[in-house]
Amino acid sequence: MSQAPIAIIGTGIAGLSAARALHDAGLPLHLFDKSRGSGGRMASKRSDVGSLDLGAQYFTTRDRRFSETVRQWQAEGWVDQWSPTLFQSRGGQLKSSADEQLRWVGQPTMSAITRGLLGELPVTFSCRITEVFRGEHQWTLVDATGTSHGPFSHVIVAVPAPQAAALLSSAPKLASAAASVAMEPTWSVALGFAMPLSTTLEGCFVQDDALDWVARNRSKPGRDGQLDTWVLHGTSEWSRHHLDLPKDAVIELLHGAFAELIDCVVPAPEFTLAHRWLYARPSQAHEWNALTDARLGLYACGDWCLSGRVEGAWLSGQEAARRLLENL
Ligand SMILES: Cc1cc2nc3c(=O)[nH]c(=O)nc-3n(C[C@H](O)[C@H](O)[C@H](O)COP(=O)(O)OP(=O)(O)OC[C@H]3O[C@@H](n4cnc5c(N)ncnc54)[C@H](O)[C@@H]3O)c2cc1C
Ligand SMILES: NC(=O)C1=CC=CN([C@@H]2O[C@H](COP(=O)(O)OP(=O)(O)OC[C@H]3O[C@@H](n4cnc5c(N)ncnc54)[C@H](OP(=O)(O)O)[C@@H]3O)[C@@H](O)[C@H]2O)C1
Repeated sequence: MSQAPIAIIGTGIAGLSAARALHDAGLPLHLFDKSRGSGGRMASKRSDVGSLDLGAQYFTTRDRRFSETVRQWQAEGWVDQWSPTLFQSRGGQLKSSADEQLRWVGQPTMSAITRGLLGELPVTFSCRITEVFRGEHQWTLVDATGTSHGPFSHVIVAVPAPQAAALLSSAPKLASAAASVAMEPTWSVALGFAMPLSTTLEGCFVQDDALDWVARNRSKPGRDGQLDTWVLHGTSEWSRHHLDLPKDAVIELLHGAFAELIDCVVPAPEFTLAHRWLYARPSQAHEWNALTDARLGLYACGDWCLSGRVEGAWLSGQEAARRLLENL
């Protein structure tokens, strides 16, 4: 009888990091995602004005293994360095803030990374898993339409902590660890201008009431589009306070904050888009690496097990795969 595959729920960078490690070790697996494509919070959104990075803006590497992996991604042509002209804004004072930090982006879109990692791996998209339960020896998943999937030998849950908690109910310790993680929201807004704004600014770290970060999308390698498109992120606190505001109102408020921040004329945008990330980042970092119930064969990974950054999510996926292989 052939070996039952491993189920991986989530095709963000954590789930795909685990998937690649297990696939490379020769194990069969099957991925599931509720979205239509891979990437989760580091996916780019296709829009009328080209592809937009509404979630992760760039990533840095501190861990040696991740640095080496990113160099391989670079050789594959999936990523490139992004060296924006950086500013910072504190208390309304905008000033240049150049640094030496190496920053990476997927190219030509952020999604190139998870698309590359996914390759030909078996995946079911548009499939929200609502239940994960174990029979005598193997696992079954149930999706939102009531369809069952399985059997599976092991399950890796690679979704944001609040969504993971429900899927981990077979292992109450894991479920309660996931349930203890608070995640903060972020409102993300894109504004597209017909005439390029008259500024050298390409990225700005902001500390004010509303804005946290501003980036000029076309300054990233390989980005297309006719308009000069900007991505604005609200702070966690502002986003929490304005969680249920209609998108038009969010766009108006963040457009206003952007116009106040930047030292140039900001006309009415030709194009606007708002996206609410309900579970954008964990409110604090953890040092769990991954969560494990080796006896049951149930694992959880994601940025919330570590640093709340792309690097943390990738490392967490590697750790879930390592522990699973160790316990075979
Ligand atoms: C606005 C914003 C800006 C950010 N900026 C940066 C940055 O500049 N640099 C940086 O390093 N990090 C940044 N981050 C954080 C970074 O994006 C995340 O740390 C990382 O992408 C998390 O990856 P993950 O795989 O753990 O989770 P996710 O990317 O959230 O992947 C989880 C996947 O699971 C799927 N899923 C969820 N529930 C289910 C279910 N029930 N059934 C099936 N599928 C399910 C989702 O659709 C998703 O694809 C940012 C995040 C946001 C939101
Ligand atoms: N909005 C969200 O939901 C986010 C979720 C998760 C991460 N988010 C942002 O990701 C960025 C990635 O962090 P990291 O990989 O550590 O990148 P760094 O570029 O090193 O930035 C970290 C932090 O340091 C400050 N900073 C860095 N460079 C400069 C600079 N040249 N001038 C001024 N300040 C700099 C900055 O912090 P502030 O508190 O000072 O704004 C950076 O945030 C990171 O941007 C996360 O916020 C978003």
